[in-house]
Amino acid sequence: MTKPLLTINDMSITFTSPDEADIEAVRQVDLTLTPGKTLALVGESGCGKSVTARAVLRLLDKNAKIPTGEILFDTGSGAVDIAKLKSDSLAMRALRGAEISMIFQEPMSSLSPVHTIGDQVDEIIILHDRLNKKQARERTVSLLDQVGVPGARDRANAYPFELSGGLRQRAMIAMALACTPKLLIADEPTTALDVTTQAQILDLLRQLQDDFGMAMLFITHDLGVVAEIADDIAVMYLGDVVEQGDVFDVFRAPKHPYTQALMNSVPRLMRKAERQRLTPIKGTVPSPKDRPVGCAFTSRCPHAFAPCPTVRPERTQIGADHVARCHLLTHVREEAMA
Ligand SMILES: Nc1ncnc2c1ncn2[C@@H]1O[C@H](COP(=O)(O)OP(=O)(O)OP(=O)(O)O)[C@@H](O)[C@H]1O
Repeated sequence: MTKPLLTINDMSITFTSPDEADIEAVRQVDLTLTPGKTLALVGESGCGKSVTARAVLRLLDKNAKIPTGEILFDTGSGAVDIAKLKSDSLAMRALRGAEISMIFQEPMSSLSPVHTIGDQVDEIIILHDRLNKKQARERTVSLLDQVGVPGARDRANAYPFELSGGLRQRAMIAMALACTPKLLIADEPTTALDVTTQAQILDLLRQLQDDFGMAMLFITHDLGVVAEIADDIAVMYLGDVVEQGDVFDVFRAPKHPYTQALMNSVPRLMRKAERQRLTPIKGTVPSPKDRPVGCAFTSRCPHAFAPCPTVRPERTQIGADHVARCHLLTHVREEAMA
């Protein structure tokens, strides 16, 4: 079995506020990512996807704490527990950018508007590889070319505002890959793009993953994108990972009512002839302040029964590479055993 690159064990994330009780935005999450593979984090808005990803880079807001758990990252010469590193420590800064980088939905949040894209990529290469400006520019041009920026040598002199959304996204990907990270975190990188550009960027990421062998933690609320890009999926609801496993296994036989509801709320081309009816998930995600002690999905679950609001379901193994937290799984098992 391949050694994991990233292992998150029992990680919780809380936010403090001066006049309210702490908010537990992420609750005892376990995730594993192996080199060369893509793990998609999915779920509705506010379920904790971005906060989980930002914890890996220690880019959480100042009022955030990681009170329990570990985030083990394999540096090649041993594992480092990122949860124990200070955000501005030398060790964390060495990991950020060099071993782990991130791309965002909105490239302007990581590209400087007052520097050309070439200068911005050069700067990372110079810092990381100690090349001179001329050598760095050669690498920048080849990187921009590799991520599909046409006329890369000339375009390197462009400012971000002079590029289309798709080209800005490609420039940001070039920046993120400038020091060949082992882990790329992608936070909804295609959500703001039209479908054709979205498909091109997904293709590009897959191809770069083959070329560079990096692992990807891919955040999206789009199950179509998951099917395109991911090997594994973790479904989050209100800070809990309710189901996770191999994408094929989870898509073929989703076990958690939330995963089932997510899948029933997206159109499928195959069902068109049957005049499919989409079933939106009733209600909205409650605030983490109102999360029940038991299963997070209780208030919206069509199958909720006695233990759900008060007892947190255990992680139940369904297949070799498929787990879910739902009382229905253990309930059925107990009945079957009786
Ligand atoms: N600085 C903060 N202070 C208090 N609560 C916060 C803070 N940052 C995030 N949260 C809360 O943490 C929870 C998880 O947010 P997060 O951004 O991770 O959700 P998400 O699943 O990525 O949603 P989206 O798809 O909309 O980006 C939300 O309830 C959010 O309000």
